[in-house]
Amino acid sequence: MSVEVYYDDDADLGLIQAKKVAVIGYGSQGHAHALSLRDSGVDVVIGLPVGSKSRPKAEEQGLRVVTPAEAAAEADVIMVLAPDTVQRTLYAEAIAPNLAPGKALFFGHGFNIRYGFITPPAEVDVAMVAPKGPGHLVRRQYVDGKGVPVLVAVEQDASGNAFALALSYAKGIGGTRAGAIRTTFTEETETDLFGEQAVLCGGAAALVQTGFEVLTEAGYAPEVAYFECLHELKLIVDLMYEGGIERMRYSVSDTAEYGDLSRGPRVIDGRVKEEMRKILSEVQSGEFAREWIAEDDAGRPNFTKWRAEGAAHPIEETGRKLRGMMSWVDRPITETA
Ligand SMILES: NC(=O)C1=CN([C@@H]2O[C@H](COP(=O)(O)OP(=O)(O)OC[C@H]3O[C@@H](n4cnc5c(N)ncnc54)[C@H](OP(=O)(O)O)[C@@H]3O)[C@@H](O)[C@H]2O)C=CC1
Ligand SMILES: CC[C@](O)(C(C)=O)C(=O)O
Ligand SMILES: [Mg+2]
Ligand SMILES: [Mg+2]
Repeated sequence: MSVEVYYDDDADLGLIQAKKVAVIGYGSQGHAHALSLRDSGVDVVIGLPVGSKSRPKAEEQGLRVVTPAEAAAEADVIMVLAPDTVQRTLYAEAIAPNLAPGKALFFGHGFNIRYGFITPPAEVDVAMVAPKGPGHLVRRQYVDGKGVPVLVAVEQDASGNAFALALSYAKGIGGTRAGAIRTTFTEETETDLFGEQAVLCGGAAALVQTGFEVLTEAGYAPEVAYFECLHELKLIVDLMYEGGIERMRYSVSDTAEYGDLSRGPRVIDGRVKEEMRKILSEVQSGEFAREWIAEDDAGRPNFTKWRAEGAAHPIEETGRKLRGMMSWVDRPITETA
């Protein structure tokens, strides 16, 4: 099935420049969208609760900050970039009372619409501009004159112009420099959750930790295991990013390539693929979404425990020491003004 991909020439920046945009939340995605929209000539206001720790950052970077309700009231386009778990309450308390015909409600991820935690009124546009990358890199790429690809979707087109407006927003954050794919809230939500669980975050982190454990438990130096299983992974993935798996295989030795071809499928075998299918079905059925919302409502007991266990894994201490000797690697995450 072919998709439509849109680039800068397909998008009219003037559409979003003619609107006032409220960015609700100023975290990983919020700061990136807000600063890049501002740099693209868009009138932006930030919505954050009184006492939010993000307020000083946004203000220091020259942005006007009001409460989420005030931002929603004054804006034409309301982009919801608070955590997925708070969005339903935020929507009910601060956004819904301030929606009116002609306004547009935007999301950076389809979770709350896809699983029915938010149901906007029919008279507003509902669209999504979802970058396919971490917010800090969305901003870094924009500043460097590049861009992170985005998925754009329209759930409700009350104005008849929702897609063009969303594409214009995507241009404002650099997304159409790399390519904007038109999709649906369902496709974005399900592929995004699957990708982060099975491959990008869950799969990759577990692969790295397990490789490190196997080497160190066999008596090899943790520093050697760290370079082998984590540090070099970035360099290998860089080659895949630049030219596909094919280019990575071109650059590595024939010995590595033979090991890759003959042993890789033993690591990621039929059982792993079956588990990935199960993970996908939990995403599709809404089981994962219900579990995550219940976990958050209960105060995140498992999340907190697992996060602490991950932070205490020996690979982290080894990595901190080694990265300390490579100033170009240990680049702090900053909200690039
Ligand atoms: N992280 C990423 O790169 C990506 C995220 N997304 C999506 O973007 C959205 C935002 O995620 P992310 O950027 O990771 O979020 P973060 O956790 O990085 O930031 C959340 C922001 O929302 C603020 N906030 C918390 N509660 C409220 C509230 N009640 N009202 C208004 N603001 C609030 C936080 O303030 P405080 O500092 O006070 O906590 C913080 O500024 C999600 O839908 C996510 O799925 C999509 C693509 C990638
Ligand atoms: C891969 C994780 C992500 O989906 C992202 C950065 O795209 C997220 O939700 O943060
Ligand atoms: Mg994602
Ligand atoms: Mg995600």
